[in-house]
Amino acid sequence: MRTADGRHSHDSGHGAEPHWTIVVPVKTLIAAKTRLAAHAGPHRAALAVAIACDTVSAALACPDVARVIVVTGDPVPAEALAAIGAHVVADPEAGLNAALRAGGAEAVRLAPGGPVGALQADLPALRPAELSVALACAADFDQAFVPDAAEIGTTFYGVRPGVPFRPRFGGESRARHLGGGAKELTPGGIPSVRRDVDTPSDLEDALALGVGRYTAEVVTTMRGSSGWRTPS
Ligand SMILES: Nc1nc2c(ncn2[C@@H]2O[C@H](COP(=O)(O)OP(=O)(O)OP(=O)(O)O)[C@@H](O)[C@H]2O)c(=O)[nH]1
Ligand SMILES: C=C(OP(=O)(O)O)C(=O)O
Repeated sequence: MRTADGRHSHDSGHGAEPHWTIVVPVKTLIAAKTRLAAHAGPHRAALAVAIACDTVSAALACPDVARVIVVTGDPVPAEALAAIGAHVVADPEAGLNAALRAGGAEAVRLAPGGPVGALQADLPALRPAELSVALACAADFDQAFVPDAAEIGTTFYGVRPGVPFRPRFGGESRARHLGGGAKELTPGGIPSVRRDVDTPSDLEDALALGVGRYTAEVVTTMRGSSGWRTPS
């Protein structure tokens, strides 16, 4: 059970209170998921919101997560994500890492003694149990990250309580997180944590893993529209 601000109101079932605060950045829809524009056509914005909803919903269902803070400057995803239990804060509109740092500052205000993680909003196949595995691994290091499926970017970056939160997302962020001293986490069995969706072929891979209900619904609508193409 959760309280109105998205916190668990009882123990996680693992014998301890859930303790991670997860920060999820969500871009303004007009600029979101541009690499899916030709594929999604008029459904691009709905798809971006749906993918973020599945990501946040799975993170909130993870027993190790106490709360999810969404950072966005767009009222549409803000409303949809607040409705499923996220705590939404305003985007300072100074880029992705500035947005994440704003969320990280809110996390420290809400839970000063807890670990903080940044999770990309484009993980529609995310499984709560797989996120648990990544969080358990991350807890062993001051700073840690999970590379994306392509091993170029990053899907998760997290810090232990008291360690400065220094996300270095954007483009080839795997190398930047390594350069910043974060431990790379690649345990087996977490494909859903690594499966970010940027391109039509990423979306097919996520569908093969099994996406959440929000993305599934939009994809069904897309497939019913003319113009749907399965990527080669
Ligand atoms: N709040 C916030 N989130 C951002 C910003 N830039 C990127 N993001 C988020 O960061 C993640 C990675 O973003 P990108 O890959 O740059 O953008 P995208 O919308 O997923 O895809 P493309 O438009 O195809 O690049 C997604 O979760 C975005 O919503 C920003 O300036 N503010
Ligand atoms: C922002 C990133 O990735 P992408 O643009 O692939 O979503 C990243 O991996 O840091």
